[in-house]
Amino acid sequence: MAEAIISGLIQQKKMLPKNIYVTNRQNEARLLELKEKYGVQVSSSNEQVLAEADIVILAMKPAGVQEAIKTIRSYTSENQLILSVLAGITTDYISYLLGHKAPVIRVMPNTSAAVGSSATVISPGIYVSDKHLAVTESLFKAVGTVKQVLEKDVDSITAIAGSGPAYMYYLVEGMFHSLEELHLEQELGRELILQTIQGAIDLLKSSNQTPKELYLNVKSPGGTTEAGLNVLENKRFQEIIIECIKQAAERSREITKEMSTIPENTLR
Ligand SMILES: NC(=O)C1=CN([C@@H]2O[C@H](COP(=O)(O)OP(=O)(O)OC[C@H]3O[C@@H](n4cnc5c(N)ncnc54)[C@H](OP(=O)(O)O)[C@@H]3O)[C@@H](O)[C@H]2O)C=CC1
Ligand SMILES: O=C(O)[C@@H]1CCC=N1
Repeated sequence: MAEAIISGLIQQKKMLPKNIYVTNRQNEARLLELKEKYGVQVSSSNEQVLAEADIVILAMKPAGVQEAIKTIRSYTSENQLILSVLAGITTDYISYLLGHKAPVIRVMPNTSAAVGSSATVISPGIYVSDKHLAVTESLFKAVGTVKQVLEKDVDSITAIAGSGPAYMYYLVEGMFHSLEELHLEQELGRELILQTIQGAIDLLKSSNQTPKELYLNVKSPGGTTEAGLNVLENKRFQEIIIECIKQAAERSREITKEMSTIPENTLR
């Protein structure tokens, strides 16, 4: 996810590569790859990087947040803006781990940030000012759309927008597999599938019609679309999609319980 953000910010000329510092714990080859590809600064010293940073983006796995913040908290201060893209990890928990009053904003982008097309939401923690929100919005606007939401909704939004690209790719993979079954030339088929999806999205965005009206426009009685849609209905495709999104949202809430619970009687 960090690479998608870096790539988008640089491509959209929002930040100069020399002003982006990237760290990790152990994978030096990965850091060199990012340096080579984007011209960003890399370092395995959190201390060195954090001392200079105005904005810190946390992008490790949720399970690594405790360890990560333990190692960086003494190099961070209330003058820095902390952005977290971690699924299920609350701003309160990050503030608790930091142990000081740095402003923390929960951000849920998606990997389409790499091409400037993320659907990002941001949600402020308790020490956040309008200025911090404006800075964060401007940063992520460079890599797609940005909406401010209540933190209670971020788990559900993660299921739709954070994980969403994966469901789309899964569907496309299925369509690609059909090419073999239909003995169609791969390159032609892939191009047609992508343009078909692009066209459907363009129409969804520009038309006042509902998705149902749009698919009914395609379907002719006794025709090909009806034959295809019958399979989706018989296999309860829409119920499966709803269940998929519900499970993803539930997992985000579980992550909060498993990894982001503040001990009782903790003073802010
Ligand atoms: N992938 C996605 O589509 C999205 C992901 N997210 C969130 O983004 C986060 C990252 O996901 P993803 O990019 O898929 O995961 P990856 O495992 O690909 O990336 C995590 C990175 O964090 C580094 N890292 C781990 N611990 C530390 C640490 N203590 N200090 C510095 N770097 C560290 C890892 O390197 P090393 O092991 O060498 O330290 C690794 O490069 C997750 O919390 C996820 O919930 C949010 C939206 C979408
Ligand atoms: O799968 C995950 O947990 C992360 C969060 C949203 C997208 N990827």
